[in-house]
Amino acid sequence: MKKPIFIGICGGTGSGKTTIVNKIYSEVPEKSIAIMEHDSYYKDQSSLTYEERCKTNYDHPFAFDTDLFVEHIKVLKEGKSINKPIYDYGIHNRKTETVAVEPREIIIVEGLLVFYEERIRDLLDIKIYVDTDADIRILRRIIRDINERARSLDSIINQYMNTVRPAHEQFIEPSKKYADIIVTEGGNNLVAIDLMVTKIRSLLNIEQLKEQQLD
Ligand SMILES: Nc1ncnc2c1ncn2[C@@H]1O[C@H](COP(=O)(O)OP(=O)(O)O)[C@@H](O)[C@H]1O
Ligand SMILES: Nc1ccn([C@@H]2O[C@H](COP(=O)(O)O)[C@@H](O)[C@H]2O)c(=O)n1
Repeated sequence: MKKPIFIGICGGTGSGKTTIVNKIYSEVPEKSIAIMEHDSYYKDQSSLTYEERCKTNYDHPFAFDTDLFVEHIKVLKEGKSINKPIYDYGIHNRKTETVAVEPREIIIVEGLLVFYEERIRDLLDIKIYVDTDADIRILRRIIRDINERARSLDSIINQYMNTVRPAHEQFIEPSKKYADIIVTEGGNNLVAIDLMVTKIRSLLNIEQLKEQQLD
């Protein structure tokens, strides 16, 4: 297999990154694509109590084990598999299990800080920033975090004001300048998703043609 092509998808919380990645994933052959979420690499916090883990700033670069994330991306680039941690937002910690990720022709690298972190950014071939207004993002986050991450409205508002919003302004928004493409609105931007899927399919065909020529 040729060296994979790495596509970075970055944007603030609730911008629609995960939704876009899921839609792309469902439109291309399963065996051609792998997903690497930076969120899966939140630091292991097993030495802290649940109460202590609730106080972590999950939007700061320090919260992530970026060393391991970069190491795993490089392993995939070399055509080898990795064991990706599984993150549980409900307990603010990694699970003990991991999931095997095989090397694929296309690897999507998704997360809040994947453009802020130079070490990650430098590994990306295509960089897409999902740009959604802050009012829409917080509304989406409230609904998602209540329904899917077992959070209360009070805790979402406190976290947003104390850590999420400041980190967005300090780290995420300024990293937009590194994007090759800016996609508005997130998961319902069907034109943008269609363009991304078309590009990925064309990259896959090109890679297959190259391999046939080598055979
Ligand atoms: N264009 C959209 N319109 C309405 N809701 C959306 C849209 N894109 C995403 N969502 C919803 O908003 C929430 C946050 O989206 P998600 O993809 O998880 O964002 P992110 O991964 O950037 O935090 C999810 O519940 C998702 O279903
Ligand atoms: N234990 C945790 C870990 C992370 N978060 C929040 O998740 C956000 C990142 O995920 P998105 O899908 O929204 O990009 C980030 O803003 C963290 O605040 C959390 O609440 N708890």
